[in-house]
Amino acid sequence: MLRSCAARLRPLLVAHGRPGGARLTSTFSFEEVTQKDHALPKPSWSKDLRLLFDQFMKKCEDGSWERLPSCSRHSVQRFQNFTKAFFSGSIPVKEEQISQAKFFPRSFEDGLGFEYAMFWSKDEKRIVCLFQGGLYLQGIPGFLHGGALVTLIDTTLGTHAMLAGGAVMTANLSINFKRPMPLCSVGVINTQLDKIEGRKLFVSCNIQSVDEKTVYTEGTGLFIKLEPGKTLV
Ligand SMILES: CCCCCCCC/C=C\CCCCCCCC(=O)SCCNC(=O)CCNC(=O)[C@H](O)C(C)(C)COP(=O)(O)OP(=O)(O)OC[C@H]1O[C@@H](n2cnc3c(N)ncnc32)[C@H](O)[C@@H]1OP(=O)(O)O
Repeated sequence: MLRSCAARLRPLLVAHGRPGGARLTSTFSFEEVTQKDHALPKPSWSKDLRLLFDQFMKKCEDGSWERLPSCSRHSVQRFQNFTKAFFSGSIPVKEEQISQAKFFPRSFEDGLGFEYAMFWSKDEKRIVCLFQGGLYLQGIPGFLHGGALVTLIDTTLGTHAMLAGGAVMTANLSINFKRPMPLCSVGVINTQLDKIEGRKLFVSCNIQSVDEKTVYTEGTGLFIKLEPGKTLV
């Protein structure tokens, strides 16, 4: 049976011995929620994306790399724990609505939005995200919308920051769009953690073409570790 997304993500967070990871699991107490893992090959994936995916799955065989599962929904339990830990007031969305809420990058029909799979290198402490932008992410005719690229960068850098520091939120993103990225093309995002200063995690990345000849976009992000008990609103 497919192991739940949270159950597969949990070892990652705790395995790195990061207090944040432990705090994240203790704060969020990942409940066993069996959901579809979207970071697996689908009919809508191009040959390039599948080839890259297979290459990285091979790298996972000796345990030096790990594929990160990716689901579309948070469980009600995680919603309750997250809001209880970090929000003092009530927030507009109600618990009964949470089961309909979707993680934005996973809210499109297969192949029409963000198709991506992330891999984490334990040794190099970095994420590689393989990405294919679907037809519903169009900006100028035939090319990806800049906001779609920012979403993917925020999610990829945020995942890296979360693996390094537990529950985080984005405080700042800075993006340079170097070349337009064609719709339905495949890009590879490489992240790095530049530094940690107290609760501040500084991460950066770029999005390159598969042949590494084109750098489409470069981005940096500042993520702040959330402090249980220090409410956000
Ligand atoms: C997330 C985990 C949940 C668990 C689920 C796990 C499974 C999930 C699966 C996959 C994860 C994928 C990951 C997705 C990632 C997406 C994340 C987003 O899109 S988040 C939405 C957009 N961001 C906001 O809405 C934040 C709004 N801002 C705030 O709430 C606050 O400003 C916050 C929390 C960021 C900081 O507030 P303060 O009060 O806690 O901290 P202060 O004291 O203000 O700042 C701390 C330090 O940071 C600096 N700082 C803060 N903001 C700065 C900025 N914009 N630029 C520069 N410095 C800044 C300050 O100057 C201070 O620095 P000095 O310690 O004094 O040196």
